Amino acid sequence: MVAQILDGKKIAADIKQELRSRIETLKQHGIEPGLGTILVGDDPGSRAYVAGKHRDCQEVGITSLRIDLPADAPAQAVREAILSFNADPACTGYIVQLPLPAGMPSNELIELIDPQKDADGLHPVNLGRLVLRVGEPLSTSLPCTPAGILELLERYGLSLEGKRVAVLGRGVTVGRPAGLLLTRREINATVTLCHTGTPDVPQIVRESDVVIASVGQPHFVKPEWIKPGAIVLDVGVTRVPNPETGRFKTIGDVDPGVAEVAGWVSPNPGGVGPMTRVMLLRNIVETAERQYSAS
Ligand SMILES: Nc1nc2c(c(=O)[nH]1)N[C@@H](CN(C=O)c1ccc(C(=O)N[C@@H](CCC(=O)O)C(=O)O)cc1)CN2
Repeated sequence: MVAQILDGKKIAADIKQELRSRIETLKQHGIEPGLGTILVGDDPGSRAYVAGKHRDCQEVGITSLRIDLPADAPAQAVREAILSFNADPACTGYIVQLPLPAGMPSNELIELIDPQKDADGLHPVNLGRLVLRVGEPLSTSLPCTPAGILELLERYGLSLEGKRVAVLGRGVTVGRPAGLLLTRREINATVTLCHTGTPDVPQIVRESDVVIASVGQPHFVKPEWIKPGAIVLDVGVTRVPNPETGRFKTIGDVDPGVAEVAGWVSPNPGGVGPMTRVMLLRNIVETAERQYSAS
């Protein structure tokens, strides 16, 4: 079997096209959606992701605002950046790029974000609603990567109803919120959230219809772990220098041999990454639409 491709790049382009008309409608009503980003430090991956977010905004007609701080900035400078976006009406939603440099009080800083402007859905109020409103509609931003995975599967007509899902990795942007989102009543998956303390991950993967790999270890998921026909989403990224080009190349969490066994795979790059980016745009449009309907 050779797996079919979940083409995140193509689906993200379709969604961008749909968002353009919603953005146009907002502008006709005098609402300018605006994304803010706060980047602390020089991590090349984070810099590239933030640059991509601003390019995406430009492509679809969203204003973007950016605060970049040096790696040695004190936590107080980050607090002030957050408070300035909370107060700025031009910023309808924003993100603090993660991870923050070691030693930063990340959780305390995320809690300072105005929950209504939390474009990542990571503020405790928004994560709390995801926990509490398991069977009710949600009108808050959803974390971009898990939301992107769901959207990608939906657009390929793949339902998670009754499916066993192994989520590998308990990070705050992917693994933990993926468990919350996929077990919502409207999705109805059964999720096993695996982490460094989980015994026999290969066996859990063998029993799973869907695998979401977000561990950040190159080619961690092996072909012999995969149930034939399973859906495999490769989220993790390791950046390694490419001596031939002098640039970085990215290696995903999923061994290329998995495509010989799985039914569907998301490439990396070109799968979940572009979906993460486009879900941020959707969150910004939706926060602006909510602000418009409340006005
Ligand atoms: N505040 C947040 N920080 C981080 C998040 C997040 O959702 N919110 N997620 C990740 C990084 N991330 C977005 O910020 C992200 C990761 C990957 C991509 C992407 O498009 N990747 C490309 C490949 C790019 C490359 O080659 O380097 C792809 O998969 O095709 C976009 C965004 C951690 N931090």
